[in-house]
Amino acid sequence: MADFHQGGPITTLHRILDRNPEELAYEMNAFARQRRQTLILPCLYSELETPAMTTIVEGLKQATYIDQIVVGLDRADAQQYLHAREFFKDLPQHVRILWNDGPRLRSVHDRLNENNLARYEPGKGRNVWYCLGYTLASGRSSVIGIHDCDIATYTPDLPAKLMYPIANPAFNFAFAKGYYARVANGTLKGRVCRLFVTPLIRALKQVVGKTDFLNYLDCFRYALSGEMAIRTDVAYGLRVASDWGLEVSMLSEMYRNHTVHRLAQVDIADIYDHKHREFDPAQKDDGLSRMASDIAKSLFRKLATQGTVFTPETFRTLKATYYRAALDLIEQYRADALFNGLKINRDEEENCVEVLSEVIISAGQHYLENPLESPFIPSWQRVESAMGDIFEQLSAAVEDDLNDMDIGKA
Ligand SMILES: O=C(O)[C@H](O)COP(=O)(O)O
Repeated sequence: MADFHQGGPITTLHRILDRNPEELAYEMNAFARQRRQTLILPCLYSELETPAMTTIVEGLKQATYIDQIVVGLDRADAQQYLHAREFFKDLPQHVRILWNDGPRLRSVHDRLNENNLARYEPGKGRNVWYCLGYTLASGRSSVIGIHDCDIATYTPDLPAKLMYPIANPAFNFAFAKGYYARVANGTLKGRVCRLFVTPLIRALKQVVGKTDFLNYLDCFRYALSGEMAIRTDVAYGLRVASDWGLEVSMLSEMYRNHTVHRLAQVDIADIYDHKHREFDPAQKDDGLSRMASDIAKSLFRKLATQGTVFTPETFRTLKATYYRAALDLIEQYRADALFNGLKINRDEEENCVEVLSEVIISAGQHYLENPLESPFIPSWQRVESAMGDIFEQLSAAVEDDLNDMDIGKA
């Protein structure tokens, strides 16, 4: 059972008691009368073929409080898009699939590109951004939930817990972030969050000072979770990062635009497991190192906008401070793991930290050479001001794909 400690300026919603899922769904249905809910599922076509996705769809069949499900489908050809339509067809909600690689949405993308509004690489960030755009265009809901599609430990009450803080009319939260413990194969996972993000934030506090922003970030129990809920009006003004800095950048954007009293984190699962990326120390530009590098750059850029001056010496000091902080944390994780009957491979953990400490130097150097680089896709508010009919275009592309009976016919 959880404690009820509030560790900082954002509100933490713990699961102090295990709630009856039916009672929770009943409450969510009542909230939906005032605050309708859309759930966004950003996915790759390949994820549709996994047991995790089948479990997610089965769980969502029970989530009748959700009005609309928006699936962002990446890396799908015509046959695969048709299969996706079949795959989701039994869901009771209003379901719309964004076939991001299809000709209609590609042509919307080209038009955005001509206006210099979407020059970004495909990936989860861009997928989520289009899904947010479609949700805004649909005008159907005031609450948006987003969760990953590789969750192997999905339970049907996960979306209810995730969206509760935004859906409940008694609350005034603008944004809520999901948290949990990532555990698999009898050990602690969540390697980038545990071994990179947490010690890096603590090291930054030592090197650049305990700023309010760093204190705020340090409050999040799982800063990298892909599970979050947001008010639709807040999503309209949100810039979304197109790289792996997506989750951390989202927290930075919330901090910039909203008072911390309107931000929450919520316990959404006992344990959480998902698809794991390989950690290959030789692959500096891929996998977990790439993820860590994008996150580090996003933090450096954010701190620079708050007045921090970075030099090569700052990054060298930061690397040393990070390394010490990470080793101390490994000791704490080890104690916690053993207490819970889990094992922990100290060699792997320290090896990971050694490689990630190099990432601080390379990401720092990259930042110094490209201080104005930005992975942010503009907010839909800005896009709409530049292209007044963008929401009509987006909706038409999605509806026409759905009604097109000739897709896939040669
Ligand atoms: O959240 C993280 O730290 C990364 O997504 C890696 O997660 P994993 O160690 O559970 O694969």
